[in-house]
Amino acid sequence: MDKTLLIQEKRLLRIKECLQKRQPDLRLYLENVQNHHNVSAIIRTADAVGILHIYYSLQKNLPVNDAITCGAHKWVILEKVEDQADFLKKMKSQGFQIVATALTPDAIDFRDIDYTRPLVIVMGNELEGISEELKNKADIICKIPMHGMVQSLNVSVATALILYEAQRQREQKGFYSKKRISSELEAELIKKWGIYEVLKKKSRGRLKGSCLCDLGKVCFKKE
Ligand SMILES: C[S@@+](CC[C@H](N)C(=O)[O-])C[C@H]1O[C@@H](n2cnc3c(N)ncnc32)[C@H](O)[C@@H]1O
Repeated sequence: MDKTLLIQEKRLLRIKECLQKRQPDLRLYLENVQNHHNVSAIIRTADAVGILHIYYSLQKNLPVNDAITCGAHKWVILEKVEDQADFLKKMKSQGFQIVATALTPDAIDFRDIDYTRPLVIVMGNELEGISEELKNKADIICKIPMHGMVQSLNVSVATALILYEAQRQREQKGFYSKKRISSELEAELIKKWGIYEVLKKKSRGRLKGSCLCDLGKVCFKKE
């Protein structure tokens, strides 16, 4: 049975505005980041900075805590990496540079990177950090300078510092002022994200009012 999906105009505009600012060529890869607080805080920061693609290598489902993401996980594309070597090769062939974050002696200061290039930023496991495989295959290794007694930062804090430096540089170059995702992806995400909204509002009985937009047709299975 075909049904027309109706969405509040205000929410549809909000989704469109958000998509206008998404940065499809700045991506995040969580290499075995495990802790649900960390994963969730990272996703929330990534959404704030305009990241669209987040990859992860955990073999179980990504541990997402809704109370920490505040729903941000619904507005990004989360993708499991099954084969890391393959993934790195694919990203490189698409023109991305791989930036590993690690406190190795040869690592450069994270503020010296040009974040306006297509990049995949890799964050490592809470205990073991980035794997040797990734360090060897990375185009750049960067570190956040540490001057205290403790060796490293919490992974979600490190992610936030790096992503906000990327955001600063991209803003300076006007990357947030014009749409950077393809029209096809934009249309696909408007529909997908719009459906979340419709379902959420319907389940709370709040989908009424005069400013409703047509999101298109959806096909429901017969009971
Ligand atoms: C708690 S740290 C892991 C520490 C681990 N003992 C190591 O040797 O890397 C978890 C992740 O946060 C990021 N990180 C934390 N502090 C960092 C720093 N100062 N510079 C760059 N990355 C950092 C890296 O991605 C790291 O893999």
